[in-house]
Amino acid sequence: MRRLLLTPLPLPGLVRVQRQPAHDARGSFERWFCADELAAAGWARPIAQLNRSLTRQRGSVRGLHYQLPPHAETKLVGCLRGAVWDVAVDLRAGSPTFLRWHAECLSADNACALLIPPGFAHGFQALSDDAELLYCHDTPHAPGFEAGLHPQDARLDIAWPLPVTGLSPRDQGHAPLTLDFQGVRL
Ligand SMILES: Cc1cn([C@H]2C[C@H](O)[C@@H](COP(=O)(O)OP(=O)(O)O[C@H]3O[C@H](C)C(=O)[C@H](O)[C@H]3O)O2)c(=O)[nH]c1=O
Repeated sequence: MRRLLLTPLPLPGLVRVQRQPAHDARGSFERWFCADELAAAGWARPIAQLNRSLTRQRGSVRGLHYQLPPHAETKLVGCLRGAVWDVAVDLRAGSPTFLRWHAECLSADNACALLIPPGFAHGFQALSDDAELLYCHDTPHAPGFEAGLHPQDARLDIAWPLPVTGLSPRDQGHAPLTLDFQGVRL
């Protein structure tokens, strides 16, 4: 029985994954990840890494991050506690939606996750205090291949719902996108 409802989003390859919890008198049970079901959304490799982040303050932004080839990754991001406004930016060279962004609200209550393909930058803003995310990655962390964009980059013009706060020094320090930025060649 399929327990994940997949909805393609306006940026090709970006997919909303709606978990279908089973409820009973004890509470609920939901499938977080399923290789067979997510293969239809382009997940093709075993999970390489699971990460959890906790963001204490509502309004804090983490990102926008991505890994460069050959360590470009697919990630599945879902919310364990609270709520976030989750953003993916298409950085794929030659993509018809190059530099366009799409956001989804992910919360513990809405059981919604975002499947983000290689070549996308990812970031989020906490919409609640103590927002916890669980990430499934198909590629290990490759520190030497990490790249990032400033969440308030003028070329992206992301409409963050709250005033942006809590940026890490690394995220504050991302250089603005130049006009000759060609994107990520996968
Ligand atoms: C991503 C990552 C980080 N780390 C270490 C590196 C640092 O010592 C520490 C915190 O890393 P960072 O400040 O990059 O964490 P975030 O700013 O939350 O970044 C993450 O959040 C944005 C929104 C993402 O989409 C990425 O998954 C990830 O980059 O964890 C690891 O050990 N493994 C990892 O896979």
